[in-house]
Amino acid sequence: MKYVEFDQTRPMDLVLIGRVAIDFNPVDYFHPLSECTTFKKYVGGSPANIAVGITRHGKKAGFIGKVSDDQFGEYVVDFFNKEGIDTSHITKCTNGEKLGLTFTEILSREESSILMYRNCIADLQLSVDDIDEEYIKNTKAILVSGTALAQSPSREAVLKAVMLAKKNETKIIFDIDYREYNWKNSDEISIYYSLVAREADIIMGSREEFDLTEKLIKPGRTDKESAQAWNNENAKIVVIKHGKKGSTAYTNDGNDYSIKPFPVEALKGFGGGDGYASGFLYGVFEGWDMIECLEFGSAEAAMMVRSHSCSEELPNPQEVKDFIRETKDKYGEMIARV
Ligand SMILES: Nc1ncnc2c1ncn2[C@@H]1O[C@H](COP(=O)(O)OP(=O)(O)OP(=O)(O)O)[C@@H](O)[C@H]1O
Ligand SMILES: O=C(O)C[C@@H](O)[C@H](O)C(=O)CO
Repeated sequence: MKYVEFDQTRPMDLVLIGRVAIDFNPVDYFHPLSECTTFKKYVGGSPANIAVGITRHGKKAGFIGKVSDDQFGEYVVDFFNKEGIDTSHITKCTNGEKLGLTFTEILSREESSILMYRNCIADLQLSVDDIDEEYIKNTKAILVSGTALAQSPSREAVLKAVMLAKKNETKIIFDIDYREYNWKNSDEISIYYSLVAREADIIMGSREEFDLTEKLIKPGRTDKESAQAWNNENAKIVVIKHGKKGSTAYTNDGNDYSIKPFPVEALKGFGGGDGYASGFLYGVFEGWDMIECLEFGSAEAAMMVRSHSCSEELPNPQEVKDFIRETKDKYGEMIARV
């Protein structure tokens, strides 16, 4: 069953727009950040991680973004190139802006946090001149990370991409991806999130992220009410995530499908969302039934919360299938399905 009809003649599957940054994850984890002395460097930033994930699933991805004109900028572009992600639309900042640095804190298996260095930030320098209509015309879908809407000029760049996607019948995936430290006030969040959500074919976010989106429209909606409202706009699929409690996909035929997290011994609390998006969207591109897409997303999310990185350990489809098989053999066939 196909929920989204992609134009199969287009060479690119997914173009992601937003931040690529660098994660420094503690090697001596289970200590407060102030006590950690050793960190491992990875490419990070939610849309960058999803670009890696989707490429490892054999899909052709490209990235529209801004990086710093320095060794770290080169590092992320080299990493993308090695992964097979098209970097032709990643440009360097010209005024000394720097890539975001993310120091993560893994206090325990249950408690993690993220400390971002994002002053004079490269990714939000993306401008309307970086958005090329031909590039958007040649991809089946774009994925907009909500963080890219936080400030100008990136905000206008994203809105231009969304307008051109509409014009060229390129599908729009909106990953709300709320990162508090980028925003000045909650009205702006609701204004810009809802603008993109209205146009999107697929919306993915947590309950909190939908609440932020709907603040100026109708606060206090239930999941079902939110899904119905966005399904009545353009969304074919609305995914609402509840962290460790699981997630539900609402399709525009009025059905809903729920999945529980796969049981794993988590190492950290972040990174699951990007694994989830990679696995879930792979299933959607393949035209799978919704419950299969959710199962793949949930499995990949579980694999990522037990991993040290949010990018380097993203699995390929066979590894996800093996993980699902092994987990079902251990816990029973219906382990994750509600
Ligand atoms: N402890 C866990 N064990 C197994 N799966 C988990 C666990 N925590 C989260 N997940 C999975 O990861 C998915 C995404 O988690 P969450 O809702 O926290 O997303 P997010 O905030 O987008 O994540 P991220 O930090 O990557 O941005 C969940 O829906 C669930 O399937
Ligand atoms: O960029 C972030 O918001 C956090 C990163 O540490 C991480 O790569 C991530 O994006 C998890 O979703």
